[in-house]
Amino acid sequence: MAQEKAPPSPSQDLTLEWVRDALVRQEDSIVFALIERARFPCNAPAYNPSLFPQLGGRSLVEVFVRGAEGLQAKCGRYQNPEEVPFFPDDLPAPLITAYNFPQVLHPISASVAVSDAIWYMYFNDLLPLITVEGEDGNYASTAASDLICLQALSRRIHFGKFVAEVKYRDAPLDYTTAIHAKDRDALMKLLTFEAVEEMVKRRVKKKAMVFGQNVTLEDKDSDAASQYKVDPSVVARLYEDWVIPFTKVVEVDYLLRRLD
Ligand SMILES: C=C(O[C@@H]1C=C(C(=O)O)C=C[C@H]1O)C(=O)O
Repeated sequence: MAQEKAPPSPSQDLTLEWVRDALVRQEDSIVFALIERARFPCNAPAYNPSLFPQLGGRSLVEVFVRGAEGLQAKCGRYQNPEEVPFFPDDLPAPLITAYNFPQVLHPISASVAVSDAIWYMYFNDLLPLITVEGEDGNYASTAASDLICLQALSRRIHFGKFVAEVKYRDAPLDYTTAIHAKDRDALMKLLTFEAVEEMVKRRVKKKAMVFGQNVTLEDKDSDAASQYKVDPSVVARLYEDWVIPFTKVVEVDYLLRRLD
């Protein structure tokens, strides 16, 4: 039986191709996560920090994400440099010995994060575009779906650190000049591949069409089958307006400190 082969380890094989393959694979996770979240209506009470006084001024979703991150930190999630928590302060120490993850990034990578911008964008810009108004009381399931979306988006965007590292290694002289000059615009220009970005946007739109179609046993396309679970143009916009720009900010922030 054909199976996906195990991904190469980045320490042996940190190439632009490896990084791009990883980003393509992560698109699947993001599209599936959005489809799952879109099953529920907006469920605004889960996001209101003053609705449940027993939560001490935090929204239900914030309590959920903080609690989940605490548990996952104990189980070692954040020992992997690909994982960045939304609430890094006060996370408990891992209960297990660290797996020997390849350390391919510069140590300053730990200080590069755009989690606040992802959090804000997800709740204020994206959710209204993928959910219908209203509530059905499934606040915990909704928060669990939000967590999966947020983690998938965060992993993809912070993968910009690996993108930046590989691009730096491919052309250290060009990058070194711009880094010493602290020239954000020059770095942005060096790392941008517009043709790749166009392909990414077209591919995620297509994935939203393929993964999010209603599957029926009828031969002919019914109306139901032509409706998508998440609007493919919203997924393309998510990448165009937020995912790709945030990834590039991570790349620039990482590069600016790459020679510290
Ligand atoms: C990720 C890359 O770097 C940049 C960011 C991209 C993205 O976030 O998808 C795409 C192309 C580049 O402009 C890449 O070159 O593959």
